[in-house]
Amino acid sequence: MDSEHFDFVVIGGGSAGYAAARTARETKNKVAIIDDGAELGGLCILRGCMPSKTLIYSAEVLHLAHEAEKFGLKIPTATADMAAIHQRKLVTIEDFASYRREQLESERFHLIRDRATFIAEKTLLLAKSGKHITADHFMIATGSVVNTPDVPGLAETPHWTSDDVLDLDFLPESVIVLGGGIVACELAQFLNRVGSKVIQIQRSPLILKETSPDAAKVVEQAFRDEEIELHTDTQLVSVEKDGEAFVVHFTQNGKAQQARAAHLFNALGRKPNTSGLGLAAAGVETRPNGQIMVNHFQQTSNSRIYAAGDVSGPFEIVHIAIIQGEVAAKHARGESPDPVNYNTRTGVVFTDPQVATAGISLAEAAERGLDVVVADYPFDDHGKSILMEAKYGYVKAWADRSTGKLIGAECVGKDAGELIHSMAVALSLGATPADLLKVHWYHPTLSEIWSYPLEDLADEL
Ligand SMILES: Cc1cc2nc3c(=O)[nH]c(=O)nc-3n(C[C@H](O)[C@H](O)[C@H](O)COP(=O)(O)OP(=O)(O)OC[C@H]3O[C@@H](n4cnc5c(N)ncnc54)[C@H](O)[C@@H]3O)c2cc1C
Ligand SMILES: NC(=O)c1ccc[n+]([C@@H]2O[C@H](COP(=O)([O-])OP(=O)(O)OC[C@H]3O[C@@H](n4cnc5c(N)ncnc54)[C@H](O)[C@@H]3O)[C@@H](O)[C@H]2O)c1
Repeated sequence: MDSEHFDFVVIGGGSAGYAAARTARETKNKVAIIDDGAELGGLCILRGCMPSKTLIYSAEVLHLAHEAEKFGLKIPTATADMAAIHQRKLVTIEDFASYRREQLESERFHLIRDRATFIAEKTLLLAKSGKHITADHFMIATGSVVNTPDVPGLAETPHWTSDDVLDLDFLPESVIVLGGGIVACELAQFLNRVGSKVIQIQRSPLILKETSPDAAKVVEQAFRDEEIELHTDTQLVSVEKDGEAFVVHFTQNGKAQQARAAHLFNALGRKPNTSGLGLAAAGVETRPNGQIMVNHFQQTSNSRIYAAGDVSGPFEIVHIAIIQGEVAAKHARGESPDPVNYNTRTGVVFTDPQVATAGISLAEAAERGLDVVVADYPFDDHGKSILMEAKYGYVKAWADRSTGKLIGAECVGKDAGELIHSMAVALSLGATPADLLKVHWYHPTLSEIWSYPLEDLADEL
């Protein structure tokens, strides 16, 4: 049997896998990346962060054009040219993907385009070549796949996933969006803004259930103001095709309801991509939710095998996947790296208004029994946001009373994803609100809004 040994083998050349391979290669000579995707590049570049944000930005420009009168402008017709938007996305993504392909195909790595399955604790079998691969250390970074929950009729009814929505080159007349998570909300608003009639159906009482209720309520208000037909607190009953139309049956407040549209978009979540990896043969255990179980160095229950990114969680966020990959590879190099510090994490939902968070949430602080001081300030009372007609939302920050340090912040509003970074830097460096008041907050900027809750926190502390 043909067999080859490597110092470090990565399965999956996405963000986590590439970060691990690059870091391992700094000291190891023989590093292999095995990837069986039809295209190289990983989810973020090909079908995740980058295409979605390219499209969402086009839709935001169009939205501003539609709001022109508010700014004293006359833009009588502004419409989406979906073929052109699609072409812009293709060109932009190809630029990112070709750069990543070059990195993966460089002579620094052994790139193997094949499907890998563990057949023993230290051995992989490659499906196409039939070759055996052994290594000192392995990294599983196979990402996630779309989840199709057990809703009667859904699996049998051909429907769109985010992959399809991100590749649209025509304007869908109407779309039912199932779900109220990040993918559902970001792309529901995109579809609505380019001109589709959007009906969004969410199970829990508020959309974006991972964010705070205050934040979710602001985004819901914006969605309703933009005439997205949003149904919350529902139970999906079944999905069917009636001629050319999709029909979704659901209940709301105990009453039977139905939605009908030309297209159906399943945005009901993703699940770890572990199928066919032979985890049992490798002695790699998973959690009840399917994520690979790892310790703080990303080691699985088989200490020679690491896992990082969406396949292990706990967050499906690309910069976290990258940091996890780096931690794992440094540990495999024999170092003792700082584990990922989830207490200083950031998160951004690219709706408009955006929802951005840094540090631990107020709910987590309460679970940990921390005594927190909280202050907030609304954008509809702030000079720069008023002149920009960007009045949705607020900034909020909280500090631990016992240490006086900032431990979390939330921003809901225009460009919140940019604005949150000043708080992310501050809490990563262990700053107090009084430290932050030494900053020259420039006037008039959106950022200077942080100085108001910071003053309240400093007074209270
Ligand atoms: C629509 C959408 C928008 C998103 N937007 C954002 C955003 O704005 N910001 C953000 O932080 N995150 C975003 N995410 C999440 C982010 O894209 C992921 O968290 C991140 O890309 C995961 O990286 P990964 O390395 O774990 O997996 P991936 O990038 O998916 O890499 C997995 C790789 O493994 C390969 N593979 C799979 N199985 C095998 C096998 N058996 N053998 C060999 N190779 C295999 C695949 O071909 C792939 O290349 C978004 C996700 C989606 C779906
Ligand atoms: N901006 C970003 O950083 C960004 C953007 C997109 C995706 N992501 C990542 O991708 C991950 C996946 O996002 P997602 O939106 O696909 O998943 P999600 O888990 O966030 O949302 C899934 C939605 O489907 C609903 N749902 C699930 N099963 C259901 C059922 N049986 N019946 C009714 N409703 C059901 C949930 O209530 C939820 O609203 C997220 O965790 C996120 O971290 C990040």
